[in-house]
Amino acid sequence: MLAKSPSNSSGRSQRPAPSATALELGMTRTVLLNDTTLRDGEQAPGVAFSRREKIEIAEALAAAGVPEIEAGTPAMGDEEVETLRSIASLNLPLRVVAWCRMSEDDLMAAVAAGVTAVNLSIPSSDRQLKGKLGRDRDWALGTLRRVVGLARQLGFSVAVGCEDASRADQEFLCRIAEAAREAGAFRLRLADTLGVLDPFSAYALVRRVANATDLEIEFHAHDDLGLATANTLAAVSGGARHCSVTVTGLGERAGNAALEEVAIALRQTARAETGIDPVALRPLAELVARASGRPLARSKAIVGDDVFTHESGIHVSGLLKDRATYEALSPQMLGRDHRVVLGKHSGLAAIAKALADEGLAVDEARGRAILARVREFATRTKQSVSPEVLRRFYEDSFTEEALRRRHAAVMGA
Ligand SMILES: CC(=O)SCCNC(=O)CCNC(=O)[C@H](O)C(C)(C)COP(=O)(O)OP(=O)(O)OC[C@H]1O[C@@H](n2cnc3c(N)ncnc32)[C@H](O)[C@@H]1OP(=O)(O)O
Ligand SMILES: O=C(O)CCC(=O)C(=O)O
Repeated sequence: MLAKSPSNSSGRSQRPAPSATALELGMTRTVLLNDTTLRDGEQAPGVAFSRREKIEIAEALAAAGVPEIEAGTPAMGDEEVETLRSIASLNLPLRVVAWCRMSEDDLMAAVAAGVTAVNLSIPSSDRQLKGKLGRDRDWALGTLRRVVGLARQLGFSVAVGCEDASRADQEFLCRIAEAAREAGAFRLRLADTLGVLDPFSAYALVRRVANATDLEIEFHAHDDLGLATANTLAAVSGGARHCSVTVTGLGERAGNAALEEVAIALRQTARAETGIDPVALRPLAELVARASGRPLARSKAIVGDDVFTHESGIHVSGLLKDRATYEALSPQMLGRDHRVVLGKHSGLAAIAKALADEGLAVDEARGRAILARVREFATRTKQSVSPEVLRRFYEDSFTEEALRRRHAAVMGA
């Protein structure tokens, strides 16, 4: 393992390797989100934002309190460079980063894009170095020193991205960190490019590298195993101070860690603050859903239509007595409200409450008769029961009862 350097490029003095992270000590700290919806998000198959859409998303991210965005890939050509330039010229209260391969050509395209910060990406696993570039570790370190050095001379703030870090030799990652720090980078990104980590291995990877360098660590997750958010939280516990995220998790293949999930989960469970305005999250998700042509799933955590909607009778009965029985996340904090719907899983308490909301009262027998109709309707139509339909069931219940009584009288006569 490499010894820690006496100071980093910003002149911070050496700190001893921590035996426990701040989170493990129960301290609240700030974690900075780097939103890459406009770069990795747009790499989702079939997604292509127009310049106007990119600008709108950048503005909405700034308004939500996101401190940094990775806004595009200058190497893609003139249109992308112009779009980056437009975003940079808005002077939004966030850092605009351009994503580049670790190459002089990509760097020059970033100069044309008018940004002040770049993420320079280098494959860090032997598999990728050899398999896609036909190169080795010495080439990677030499190229990194040269290109990061040039970027610093050009006045860029430089983050170094370790592509495929999750499959890389961790000793080599520490050497990359050291080379990046010496060349003047301010941050090292550990990318789980193929989404192969789980929270335990994500924690161990970040912890290992964070303990070997004074560079700030960013974690970039992919959701191939459905673990992107969990891995990001684990990475924060392991010492990552920056999280790479996208709105709704939009991104290459199965996507990335969702900004809204990471921001709220950090706040709810990991005692870290991101400065993101929770109320802005749903409008942001709706904006990205429209621009990407990918409608929001109703059950999408934090921002989906149904995440504060309750149907099950046992839950509704509990909620009516004490909200905290079935509500841990405050809908109000997110500018939302909770909702009860009637369906196949409703119970009597929900029926009585829904009728009371309509100014109607029933005894238990009538309530149960209405509940039977609610269940039959929900099963047949696969829809919740609206107040109008409920009122009809209520009115029918009198007619049905009268018919039943007459039938019973006739049969008894
Ligand atoms: C894990 C990630 O998300 S990485 C980011 C992925 N993002 C993108 O691919 C952005 C969209 N891409 C593009 O528009 C195009 O691929 C471009 C403009 C970047 C490159 O286009 P082309 O020049 O036509 O190259 P092409 O796409 O065929 O191949 C990619 C090239 O990048 C090279 N490359 C890949 N990673 C790196 C790296 N970190 N450093 C240097 N070169 C790299 C590949 O080896 C390949 O070059 P080769 O053909 O000489 O082997
Ligand atoms: O900046 C990097 O190297 C990360 C690139 C990326 O999107 C990934 O590896 O998944």
